[in-house]
Amino acid sequence: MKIIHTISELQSELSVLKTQGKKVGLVPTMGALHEGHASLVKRCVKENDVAVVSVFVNPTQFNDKNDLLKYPRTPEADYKLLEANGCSIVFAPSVEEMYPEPDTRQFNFAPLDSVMEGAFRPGHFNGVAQIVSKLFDAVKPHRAYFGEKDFQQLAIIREMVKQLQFNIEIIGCPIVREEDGLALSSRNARLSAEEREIALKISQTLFKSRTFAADHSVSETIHFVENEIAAEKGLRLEYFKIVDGDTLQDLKDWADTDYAVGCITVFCGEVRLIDNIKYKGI
Ligand SMILES: Nc1ncnc2c1ncn2[C@@H]1O[C@H](COP(=O)(O)OP(=O)(O)OP(=O)(O)O)[C@@H](O)[C@H]1O
Ligand SMILES: CC(C)(CO)[C@@H](O)C(=O)[O-]
Ligand code: BAL
Repeated sequence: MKIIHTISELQSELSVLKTQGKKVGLVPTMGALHEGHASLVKRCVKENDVAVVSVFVNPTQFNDKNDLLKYPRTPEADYKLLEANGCSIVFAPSVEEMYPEPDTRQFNFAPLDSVMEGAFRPGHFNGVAQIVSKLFDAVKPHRAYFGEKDFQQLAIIREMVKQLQFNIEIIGCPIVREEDGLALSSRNARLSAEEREIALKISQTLFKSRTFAADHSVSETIHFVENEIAAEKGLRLEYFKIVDGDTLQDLKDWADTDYAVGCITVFCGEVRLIDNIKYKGI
């Protein structure tokens, strides 16, 4: 496994492999890697000749300075996990390498980016699009892998690929959970033991809501989730929405779509956690 820090070195390495006809897959990450990331890497390794994993905490997608400062960074452990999972190239650039000058590009993904994470983290998806488009330009992969845990991000990346006409297949990968159900997240590392217990209520509520939804309306299901989360003192709900999985717009009636997804963001202490569940569709 090679660890590369500059775009020029990355491109000279990849151009040799591409002229040999090798298919290149990319997994963009912000490091502090866990089994959720590993599932993306494994799939990338299986489906491509060369698996590139980027590890870069992208400052332009953080609207909260504290969140950026406290974002976990574990490069040595990350490299071990990547090597063990068959990654060929780690791309770990500096901020200066990715942003030699400020990126002033403004994307418009409306209406996908005006709801949920887009509404609560202003500028977040613009920053994600800036870095992911730079990574796509640098690597020019045949395929790129993203987790469904960041459900809205996946929809926005697909839209970005259309708008910027990237010839890249975007592959969404299912959420990997702890045995007890908590969605794996780098931010889980910031939870105290007590908060970790409390955080479990998030996924448990989503699972229960799927049973509840079978014989209740969309709005009743939303209230069910809101009440369950409110009942847990250590949690503060930022939002819970049931949306059409393609348009991300609020769903009024289950019959209005074949693809219904519930997306939640909850603060557990100071740590902001996201999760989602599919009520209808694959
Ligand atoms: N539990 C998971 N299951 C599947 N994919 C995941 C999971 N957690 C993260 N990913 C995916 O890994 C990629 C990199 O995510 P990122 O590095 O932000 O990690 P993260 O755990 O989502 O961190 P955080 O949510 O704390 O920012 C994204 O495409 C993300 O959706
Ligand atoms: C896609 C990504 C690596 C861009 O920084 C980030 O948003 C993430 O980890 O999901
Ligand atoms: N996993 C999404 C990256 C972020 O929270 O900024």
